[in-house]
Amino acid sequence: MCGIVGITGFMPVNQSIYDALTVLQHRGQDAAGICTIDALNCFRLRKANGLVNDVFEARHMQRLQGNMGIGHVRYPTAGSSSASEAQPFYVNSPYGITLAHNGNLTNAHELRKQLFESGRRHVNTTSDSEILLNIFAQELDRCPHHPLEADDIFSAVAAVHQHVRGAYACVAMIIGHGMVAFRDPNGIRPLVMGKRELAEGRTEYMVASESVALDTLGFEFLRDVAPGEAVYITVNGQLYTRQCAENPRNNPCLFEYVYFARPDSFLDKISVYSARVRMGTKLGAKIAREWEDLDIDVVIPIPETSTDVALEIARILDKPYRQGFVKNRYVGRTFIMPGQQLRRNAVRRKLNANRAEFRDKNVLLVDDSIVRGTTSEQIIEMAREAGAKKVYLASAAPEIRFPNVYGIDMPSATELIAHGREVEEIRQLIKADALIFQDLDDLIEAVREENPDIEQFECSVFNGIYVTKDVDLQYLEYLQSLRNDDAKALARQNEVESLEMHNEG
Ligand SMILES: O=P(O)(O)OC[C@H]1O[C@H](OP(=O)(O)OP(=O)(O)O)[C@H](O)[C@@H]1O
Ligand SMILES: NC(=O)CC[C@H](N)C(=O)O
Ligand SMILES: [Mg+2]
Repeated sequence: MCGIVGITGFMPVNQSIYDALTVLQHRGQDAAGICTIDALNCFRLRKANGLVNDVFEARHMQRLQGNMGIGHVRYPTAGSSSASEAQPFYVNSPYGITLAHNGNLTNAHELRKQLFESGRRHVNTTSDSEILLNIFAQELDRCPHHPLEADDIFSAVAAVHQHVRGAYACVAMIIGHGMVAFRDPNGIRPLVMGKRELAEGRTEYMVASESVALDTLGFEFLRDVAPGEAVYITVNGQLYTRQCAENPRNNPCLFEYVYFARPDSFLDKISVYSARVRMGTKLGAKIAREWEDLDIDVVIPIPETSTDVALEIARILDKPYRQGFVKNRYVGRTFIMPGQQLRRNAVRRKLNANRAEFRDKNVLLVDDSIVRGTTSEQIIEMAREAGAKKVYLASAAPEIRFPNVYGIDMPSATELIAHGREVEEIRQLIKADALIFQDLDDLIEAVREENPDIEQFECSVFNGIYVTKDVDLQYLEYLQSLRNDDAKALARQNEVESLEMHNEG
């Protein structure tokens, strides 16, 4: 999913960006990077594979000097997982630009060809984000005068919107100018902005994937960056904003609310936590209505994301809520790990059963979603081993049947347990005594309640409708061949031989 952050300030930003990345870590665990602009107008960059904590040592932090910077945590959804594809990316012309991107482009292949043939630009990695950066650079390069005005920068973003398809929430820096952030015309991936007032009327600005990063750093939440909008903050701290898309539409990704975002974030005016509680209200009502014969003794969440949903289901059903599983705090999110073997092994390292909560009981386990079924299959087995009589499972999201092409690594329909299967078949596969999924309309209503202006969510994984309208069967087949688990494993084996052109430091 990736997390991005950018800060323009009047004090060194290295520590603030590091801190912001640590609270966005749940969005990407594979790589991290920070780029700042120092007093000599040079970029200072550190990026590598690993968690934020591992990537930045004291010596790197000392080198990341300057009052303006951007950062990224990566969950690869395009290209390879090589360190050379960690972000931010850099191009030296015009002026010198760095960019960090959350999302996924659906026409990266055509753009790469066009960049090479018409723009005479070579992109040395397989990353779609580096392509996006080069498109932006190419458009800025068309401006005939120096220095660039805010109008020129907004025209370049408008042109990016014309050429690029897919999902992109981005933050970039241009040497000698300032910081630019923009969001795709469908607003698929989130982006928020905030400010911090200093003495003498000076204002520092921050953009981030989630509002929780603003809270942590003491920035006041200003608003969401609108779909298609660009924000430009000059090196002197002057803020400009403009709508750069011709037909912007607000189609945020529904799965952000189900799983990706932190509950304490507000995205597109919706509290993620409250949305999850409402998911519990709807799902609890469905269980009470349609499964009245289920003899449930206790409701147990599958930590961590489903806890808010499960607590509300327990309240609606008037059953005890118990922490039947203990989560190892040192194991991260399993779904965003690369490779099925890694994900499988991680579930048992991450969760262990509290036997007292299972012995001789009929338990209703609650998860936020069932994607590949890796978690549910093993958790149900663990519940039985711990002595449960009957094990029921409820999912706050409906069946996930279609690939995602916008920044969630579900490229291959055949890897999804619900693809081409009815609920009964899925139940048998994961060996549950009953399996209940949320209805899509209920999920949409639960999330939309706080912002009825959202007409349509990006919910292709549930209904196969892709809001960018450029995704057909041929594209999905191409994506599957490129990014299925086996193809990625093979690519990882060959990665050691790839030339890494980044600042390893
Ligand atoms: O069906 P699967 O392919 O297993 O994917 C779904 C599971 O993965 C996620 O948990 P994860 O461990 O990533 O994170 P969490 O601790 O935030 O719940 C999600 O919350 C589900 O539990
Ligand atoms: N999940 C994301 O936002 C990933 C960004 C970009 N597509 C990459 O793979 O690096
Ligand atoms: Mg989970």
